[in-house]
Amino acid sequence: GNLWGYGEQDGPSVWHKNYPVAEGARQSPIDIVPHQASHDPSLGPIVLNYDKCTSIKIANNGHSVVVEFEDSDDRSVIQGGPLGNPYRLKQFHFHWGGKDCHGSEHTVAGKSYASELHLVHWNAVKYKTFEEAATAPDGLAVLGIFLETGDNHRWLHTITDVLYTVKFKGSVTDFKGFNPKCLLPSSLHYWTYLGSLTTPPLYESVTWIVVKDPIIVSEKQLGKFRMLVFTGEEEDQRTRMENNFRPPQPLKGRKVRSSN
Ligand SMILES: COc1ccc2c(ccc[n+]2C(=O)c2ccc(S(N)(=O)=O)cc2)c1
Ligand SMILES: [Zn+2]
Repeated sequence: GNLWGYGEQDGPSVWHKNYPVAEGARQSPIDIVPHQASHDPSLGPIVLNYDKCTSIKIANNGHSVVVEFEDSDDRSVIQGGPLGNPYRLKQFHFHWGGKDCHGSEHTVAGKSYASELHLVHWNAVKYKTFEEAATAPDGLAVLGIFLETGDNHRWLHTITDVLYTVKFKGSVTDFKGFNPKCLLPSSLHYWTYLGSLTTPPLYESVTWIVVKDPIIVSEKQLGKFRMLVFTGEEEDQRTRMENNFRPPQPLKGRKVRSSN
């Protein structure tokens, strides 16, 4: 059985039982209130060097759909903004709802988006492995991108077209040559704050960089994420993968900074 999930019995409201840090001082996601964020002119632009990125595979891990990257060198990194050094791209994944009105993890003045894309990077300058970085306060940097429904996204089909191959928990498919730069909005203005993984083990190791502008995807494209299931092929229970998001957590005095 799984340790945690998004259901009544194993969802975010009971995660603290097995993961007490769930009630910690720097948990994510949060509700971002733009007018309470402090504009910090010293915050430079986010710089993404993804041109040499090497995607390897796409997988259903029973919580989301994840695209993993080769991270044995600095071929694809994020730097600048609040980051003191380059962080290596490790994977990206999504969170989404059952209906358009909600599905994102971060909210903006109480507004939820239909989905949220997380590009996960780790500090390979200071730490030897992702697992080690994931437990360090400056170990990870996650770039969050909101998805809003509207017109078709011209590149998202590259992902939605293969989702049927990873319908069940534990399924993996080769997924080479995908550059996630095509999933970013034109403007990378952002909010940034110190937080955590939004799923167990909920480590407080993430510098969050949440991009202000959403990308637009069609309801049809988003609907394809909902054909995934949380359960394995061998299980008789088929639970549709949706609403795999944690609600906003207390700010506990943290400051949110805005790039501009
Ligand atoms: C034992 O150490 C770990 C470390 C990290 C683990 C993990 C299990 C699941 C996901 N992760 C993750 O890497 C992970 C979890 C959540 C996120 S999130 N949604 O971007 O905050 C990103 C990455 C276990
Ligand atoms: Zn995530």
